Amino acid sequence: NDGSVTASPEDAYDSEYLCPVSIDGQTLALDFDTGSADLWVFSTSLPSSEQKGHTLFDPSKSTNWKALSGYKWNITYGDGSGASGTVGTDVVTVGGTSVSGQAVEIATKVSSAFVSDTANDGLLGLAFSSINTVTPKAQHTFFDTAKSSLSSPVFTADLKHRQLPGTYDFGTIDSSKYTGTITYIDVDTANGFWEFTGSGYAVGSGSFVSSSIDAIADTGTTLIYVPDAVVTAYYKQVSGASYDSSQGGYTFPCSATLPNLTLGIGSYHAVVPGQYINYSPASGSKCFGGVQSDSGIGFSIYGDVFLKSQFVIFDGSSTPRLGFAAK
Ligand SMILES: CCCC[C@H](NC(=O)[C@H](Cc1ccccc1)NC(=O)N1CCOCC1)C(=O)N[C@@H](CC1CCCCC1)C(O)(O)C(F)(F)C(=O)NC
Repeated sequence: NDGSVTASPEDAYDSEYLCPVSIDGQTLALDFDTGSADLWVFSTSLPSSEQKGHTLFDPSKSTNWKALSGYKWNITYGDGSGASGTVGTDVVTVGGTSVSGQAVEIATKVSSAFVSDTANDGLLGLAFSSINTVTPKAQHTFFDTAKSSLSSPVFTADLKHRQLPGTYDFGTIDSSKYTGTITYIDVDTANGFWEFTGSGYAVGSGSFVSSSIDAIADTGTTLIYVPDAVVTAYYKQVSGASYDSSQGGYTFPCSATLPNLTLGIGSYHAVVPGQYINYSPASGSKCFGGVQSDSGIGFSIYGDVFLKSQFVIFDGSSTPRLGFAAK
């Protein structure tokens, strides 16, 4: 029951990656998110003003739909967006991986950011089921439901830079997708995230600075959010870079040459190419950085700007771990 699905960038800046998911034959474009554990979809139960532009799941058209009466969900994300609604189960298919009895959370309310993000029809959470928000009983993620039917209890992310489709694979590690060896690191699941301790950083050709960085591998976050020491060291090497409070982060002249950022994973040095760190135009001739401060978050987030430079294995075996390889 292994599967593979394309992950297509939603816009020119790879702000998020969307994947086709079929729920009893109804196909929606969902954001696969290793930072949360709810599978929720835009639905016909939303007010019509909030439905516009989205593909909607209609449970009344599904023969395998089973409502879970009295079950509810309500989620708020780090960027302040959120959604809530009711719950049922159905057959969910991702590439070749099909599961029955998967909890599907129907949105009856979504925040304005979701309404305006018309390419996004919902999220497929791939964090640990311990942080699923359904009450009175938390539900399993798609990966947890599928795990026992996969050749091995893993999924991999091979996201691409700028306008190229990548893939998520379930059940197999495709050795044609990476070079060299895979470095594995243990994961702490206490907070429900794919959380690990990074071993340090280097900017450009500078020397490697050993430091423990508590970070999560998060496909649902666009940028890299790291401690101020890293951010300061990085932008010190970018002429004209400065923190712009009106933009809410570091910006620099779009013509600037950006150094690579190396992030340590155990003994492995993961290199993020400098050009990946020019996220998007900000205002005038300034561009917005793909590396920003993690202050206020509580941990660092190695989001898409980092993940798309690597081949990443999310190993859900009894001792969960993360694997990284160059590609
Ligand atoms: C700084 C703290 C993290 C912020 C992070 N959001 C993001 O990274 C959003 C994602 C997005 C892209 C396109 C359109 C709309 C939203 N991007 C974002 O804030 N920016 C602003 C900075 O420039 C880059 C784009 C987040 O909340 N990620 C969620 C999942 C997203 C929620 C909003 C919709 C898209 C998915 C998460 O699940 O990964 C989480 F772990 F952060 C979380 O909140 N878990 C509970």
